Amino acid sequence: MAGTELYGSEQEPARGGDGDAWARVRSRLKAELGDEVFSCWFAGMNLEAIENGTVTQSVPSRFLKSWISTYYRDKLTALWQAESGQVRKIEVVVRTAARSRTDAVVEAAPKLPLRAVSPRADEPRGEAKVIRPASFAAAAPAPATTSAIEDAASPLDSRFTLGTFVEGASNRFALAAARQLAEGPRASGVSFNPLFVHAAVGLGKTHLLQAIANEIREKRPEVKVLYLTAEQFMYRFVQALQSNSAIAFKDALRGIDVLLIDDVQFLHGKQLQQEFCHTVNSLIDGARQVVVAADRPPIELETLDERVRSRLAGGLLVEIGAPDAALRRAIVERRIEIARLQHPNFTVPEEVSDYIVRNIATSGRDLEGAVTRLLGHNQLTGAPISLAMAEVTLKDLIRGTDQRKVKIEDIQRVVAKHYNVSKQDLLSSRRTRSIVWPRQIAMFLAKTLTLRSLPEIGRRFGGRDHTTVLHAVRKVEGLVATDEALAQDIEILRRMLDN
Ligand SMILES: Nc1ncnc2c1ncn2[C@@H]1O[C@H](COP(=O)(O)OP(=O)(O)OP(=O)(O)O)[C@@H](O)[C@H]1O
Repeated sequence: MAGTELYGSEQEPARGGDGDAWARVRSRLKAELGDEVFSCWFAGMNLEAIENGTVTQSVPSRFLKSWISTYYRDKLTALWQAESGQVRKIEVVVRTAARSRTDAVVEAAPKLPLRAVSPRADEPRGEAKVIRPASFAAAAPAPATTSAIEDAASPLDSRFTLGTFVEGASNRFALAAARQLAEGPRASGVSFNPLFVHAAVGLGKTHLLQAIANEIREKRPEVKVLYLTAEQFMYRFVQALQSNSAIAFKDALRGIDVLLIDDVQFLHGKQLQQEFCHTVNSLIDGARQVVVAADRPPIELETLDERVRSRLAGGLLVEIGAPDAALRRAIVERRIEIARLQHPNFTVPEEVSDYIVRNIATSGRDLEGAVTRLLGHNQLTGAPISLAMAEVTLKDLIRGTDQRKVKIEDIQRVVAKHYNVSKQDLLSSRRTRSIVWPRQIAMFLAKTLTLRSLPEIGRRFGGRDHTTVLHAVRKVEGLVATDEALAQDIEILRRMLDN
């Protein structure tokens, strides 16, 4: 048990020693949880290493890490401890960041409290959302009637309304579609179905979806509307399977008039995707409305089954883009107004608002978070808001935003120089290795350091197809995890782009 073996991919057979132990833990997990639950959460889990009493296991997404850590850590720890008394803790890491120091350590320790409400604007940035409504805490399976499903829906944040959503050029189309849906089908019937809203983090997808639900509840209470995150959809489904109430659950879901599913990029598991697809199909066939949100367009939802992707792509696709300066200013001003309702003395000089608008360019969440921080600082210290104070208080928010301002042209220039090729080579159709490799690295950096989509990156690299970019990203991502020299090279390039 003392040795360290690495199992880079799920397909690799477990070999002796640690591999055998993992194979036994896997089969016990499967026996205890059942095939469906096991394949939903654990099929993609690999053993990375066993060292000094710590078992390191990797999963392909932050959502899975979070989910397994929350719901299955005790079971996993107990099964490993049954294999060897030397095991003290289980570390779950995300595969692409397998060596990240910030990854959670799952110890045989008391559980952390779970959030019972939606995350707020001022919560830490970039964390995968794990919302667990209070009703999910009960061990007893919920009866799968329509009203039980509605009761178990994600709590809606009453601040998220169409009225509080600030309109700008980048979200006008999405807001118009949301308004029309909230008003109800026109005489001509449902006009676009499903509505698929996609945007980078913090640009208002959840706000818009919940606003549709809030508006319908208020104006048309007879309409059955259900808002669920993809993770809650999965959780409810697995719960229904475990309590043999899957059929009733499906029937109840299909009785919903407007189904809103958020963060669909987190939908995992073959059967769950099939069920999701059936649900979407039957709702649409029955002229019920489906609204889906994700952090990327359907074509880029690589973990989703092809059928699900094409179903989602078959309706109206709306992107919320990065906010322009006018929209950023309007969001900041609205947030200040809201803060002043409770703290009438809260005053933000114009030069500070300008500073926020100029420097936080990509996310509504960050803009709101900036105002919240200034307010907190002001209330705690009593110091008036000044530019110098804002520069210090908002330093990390602004640094984080800077990273996202990297341009594709800069990446191409820096990579070309580093690998001693020309920028034209990177954009050309030449396929010699000395050019293909830097091109793939540049595509990887473009995907990880900018908010550009795969098709757009493809276009910017000499009109290549998005699958070529995807291949490059996956290849470099896979190698970075195992090749230290390459990881260092990438880090150097990142730092050069940071300056
Ligand atoms: N146009 C806007 N008007 C008002 N508030 C906005 C707007 N865009 C974003 N926000 C605010 O920014 C915060 C983050 O928005 P939201 O949670 O909806 O983003 P998201 O796109 O769902 O992000 P994620 O991908 O992280 O889930 C919320 O508090 C939301 O109210």
